[in-house]
Order: sequence, then structure tokens, then C-alpha cells
Amino acid sequence: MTILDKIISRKKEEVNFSKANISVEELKDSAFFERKTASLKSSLKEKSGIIAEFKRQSPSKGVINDKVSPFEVVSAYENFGASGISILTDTDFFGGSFKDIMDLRSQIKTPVLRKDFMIDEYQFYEAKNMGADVILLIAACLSPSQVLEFTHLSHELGLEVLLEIHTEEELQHFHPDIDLVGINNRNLKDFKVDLQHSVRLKNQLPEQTLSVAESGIYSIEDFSYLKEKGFDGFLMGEYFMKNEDPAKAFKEFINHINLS
Ligand SMILES: O=C(O)c1ccccc1NCC(=O)[C@H](O)[C@H](O)COP(=O)(O)O
Repeated sequence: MTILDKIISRKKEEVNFSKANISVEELKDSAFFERKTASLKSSLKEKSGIIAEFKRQSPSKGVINDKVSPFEVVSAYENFGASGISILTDTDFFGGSFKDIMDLRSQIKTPVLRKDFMIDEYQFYEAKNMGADVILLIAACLSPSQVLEFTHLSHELGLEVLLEIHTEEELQHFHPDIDLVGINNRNLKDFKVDLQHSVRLKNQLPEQTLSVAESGIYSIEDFSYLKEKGFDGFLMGEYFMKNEDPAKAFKEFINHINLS
């Protein structure tokens, strides 16, 4: 059983539990449900391209930082030029929660990616309800037809879609209706990261596709290398979150890339 199998098996239980407690009609009945969402596609072009992640823990690294508050960190990400904010809402494996987005939504304008493991329509209504602008579809846990169906549902709800692929086979999940494609550098079997991986797969995507390099971006050199290779977005979590003060780490990183 891979880590993804374990996460998905637990996610099914969670979704069934949520469905039994809150109906889709109830999810639709919230202030955030009516709000106009922000576009990550536009923001990637207008700002640094960095999608800065709030990540307390992960299966590969264990606890990364459980001392800082989401609002404090995410405000700095916004103020210093992040194009997007990624918030892990999975509890059991990443230590996140819906509340992390809900609590700061009204104070943040930057597009927010709900980073979770989407397997059921219900979760898209939840994402809109909690205040997300973008959702992640992980090709490894969906069929190409589910990816398309969930993309269309997301668009009906005003959400953008970031499709995440890990392997060459998963390029089959691509469809032109998808907003952004993320290529994850982390191998989910052994957790090794390899930046060459995203570069190789990016070259096989249609030329106009907005592409995001995900995971393992641990230095200015890594960022500059991927930028030079033509990526539009850079999803970075651990590099900032491993510091006692992730806000300061983000500010320093942005200052460096603005100077170079
Ligand atoms: O990070 C993990 O260990 C992980 C394990 C299994 C599934 C997903 C996982 N991470 C989610 C992500 O994609 C990353 O949080 C994101 O790309 C940022 O990566 P990093 O900058 O390396 O923290």
C-alpha cells in the first residue's frame, strides 16, 4: 500500500462522515459560497509566480512547523508578493483543517488553493464553502473522466483547477479545459525529489499550458533554474515553513529574487 492509497482510504471515510453531517444545501448556504473567487492564472502572471504553502507536517518530513499561526504566515506571503497561497486542509497526514482557510479568508485577497485529496463531488462544495479559489486534482487518484467531470463542476462553482501529475502516463489526464498543470517532483514511493522530473514532463505538455513546478524547490538556484525552464508557477512549502519564522524566510527569498 502506497502513502497515497492510505491517504485516499482515510479520505473516503472522512468524506462519508462529512456527508452524513452536513448536506450540500447547507454548504451552499454560507457567505463564502456567494463570493467572487480570485484567479490564480492571472495572479501567476502579475506577481512572483510563487504559490507559498502553509504546511505543518507531511508524510515525508513529519512535523515541519506546528508553532506558527496560519494568519501570521499567510499575511506575510500575501504582503511580500506571493501569487497564490496553498493551504493543506487534510488533518490526519498534514495537520491541516478547513478552519485554516475559513479563519483567514476574509482578510486575504490572494488566490487560495485548497490542497487536499479530491475524490468526491461533495468536496468541491466544501472547498467553495470554506473560501477556496482553486482546487487540486491529483491525477494519481482519479480517472481522466473524473478529472474532466470535476474540472467542469469546479468551473460551475467559479473555482480554478490545478491538475497535479507525477508520471508520464498521467499526461493522459490532461484536457484543454484544465486551468493549470502542476508537475510534482516528489516520488510518492520513496519521497525523493528531482527537479529534472518536472522539466522532462513539462516539455511534453502543449506549449501554451500554464505549468507549475511542485515540491523540492529548496533554494534561489532551484527557483531560478525552473523559471529559466519556462515554468509559470512554483509551489513551495517546506523551504519557508521549516524556519522558526516562515514570514521572514519568505520576505528574504522574495528580496533575493527581486535583486537577481
Ligand atoms: O510532502 C509530502 O510528504 C507529501 C506526501 C504525500 C503526498 C503529498 C505530499 N506533499 C504535498 C505537496 O505536493 C507539497 O506539500 C508541495 O508540493 C510543497 O512541497 P515542498 O516545497 O517540498 O514542501
